Amino acid sequence: MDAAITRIGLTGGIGSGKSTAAAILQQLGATLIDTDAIARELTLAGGAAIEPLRAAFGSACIGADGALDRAWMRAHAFADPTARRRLEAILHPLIGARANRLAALAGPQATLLFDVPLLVESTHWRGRVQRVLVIDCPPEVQLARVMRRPGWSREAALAVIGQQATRERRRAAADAVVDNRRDDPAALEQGLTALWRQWHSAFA
Ligand SMILES: CC(C)(COP(=O)(O)OP(=O)(O)OC[C@H]1O[C@@H](n2cnc3c(N)ncnc32)[C@H](O)[C@@H]1O)[C@@H](O)C(=O)NCCC(=O)NCCS
Ligand SMILES: Nc1ncnc2c1ncn2[C@@H]1O[C@H](COP(=O)(O)OP(=O)(O)OP(=O)(O)O)[C@@H](O)[C@H]1O
Repeated sequence: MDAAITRIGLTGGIGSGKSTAAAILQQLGATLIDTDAIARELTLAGGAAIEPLRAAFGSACIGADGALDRAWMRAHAFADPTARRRLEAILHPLIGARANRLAALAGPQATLLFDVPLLVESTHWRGRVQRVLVIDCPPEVQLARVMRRPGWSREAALAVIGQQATRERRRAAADAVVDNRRDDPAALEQGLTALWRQWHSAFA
C-alpha cells in the first residue's frame, strides 16, 4: 500500500508563484515550512547567521540595524557565484536544521509543505519529501513578475534566473507540474485543489 503523503516539496523559479501557491495549499490544510522565511529570520539582527556572515563577507554586509543588508547581499551573491556559494554554505545548514525542527513541532498528523526555491539544485531536499510539486511558468512571465517588485531591474531578475536550475530541469524533477503562467489566482487554485485531492485520495 502507498504511504500517506505527508511531506511535499514545493518549488519553482523566482517569481513563478510559489508563495501564492503555498497560501492556497495552506487553505487546503497544508502546514507550510517556508525556507525563504527561515532565511530571513536567521538574518535578522541577532539571528544565528549574522556573525558567520560578518566573518565571511565583512561588516559591509550588515546594515545599521544589525540585520543582513539584503540589497548588498543580492548585488554580490547574484553577480558572483563564489559569493553565492559562500552565502549558501552558511545559510543552508541552518535553514535545514530549522526546517527539521519546525517539521517535528508540527506533529504526525500534519501534511508538511516545504517551500524550497532551490529544491532541484539541492543534494538534500529530494530525499526529505515524498512528492515534488513544481509551479511552472515561462521565464518571460517570471521576469515580468519580479520586475514589478520595487528595486528589481530586468538585469537583476535575469541574474537570479541565470543562477537557478532551468525550467526543463525543474520540470524533469517534478512529480506534478502546475501551470501558473496566467495571472489568474482562480486557475491556480483550481489546479492545486485537484492535485491536493488526488494526492490525498490515493490513501484515503
Ligand atoms: C540573497 C538574498 C539576501 C536576497 O534577499 P531578497 O530579500 O532580495 O530575496 P528573497 O530572500 O526574498 O529571495 C527571493 C528569491 O530569490 C531566489 N534566491 C534566493 N536565494 C537564492 C540562491 N542562493 N540561488 C538562487 N536563487 C536564490 C529564490 O527564487 C527566492 O525565492 C537572499 O535571497 C538569501 O539570503 N539567499 C540565500 C539563502 C537561500 O539560498 N535561500 C533559498 C532558500 S533554500
Ligand atoms: N496565479 C496568479 N495570479 C495573479 N498573480 C499571481 C499569480 N501567481 C503569482 N502572482 C503574482 O506574481 C508575483 C510573484 O508571485 P510569488 O511571490 O507567489 O512568487 P514566488 O515564486 O514565491 O517568488 P520568489 O521566488 O521571489 O519568492 C506576486 O506579486 C504574485 O501576487
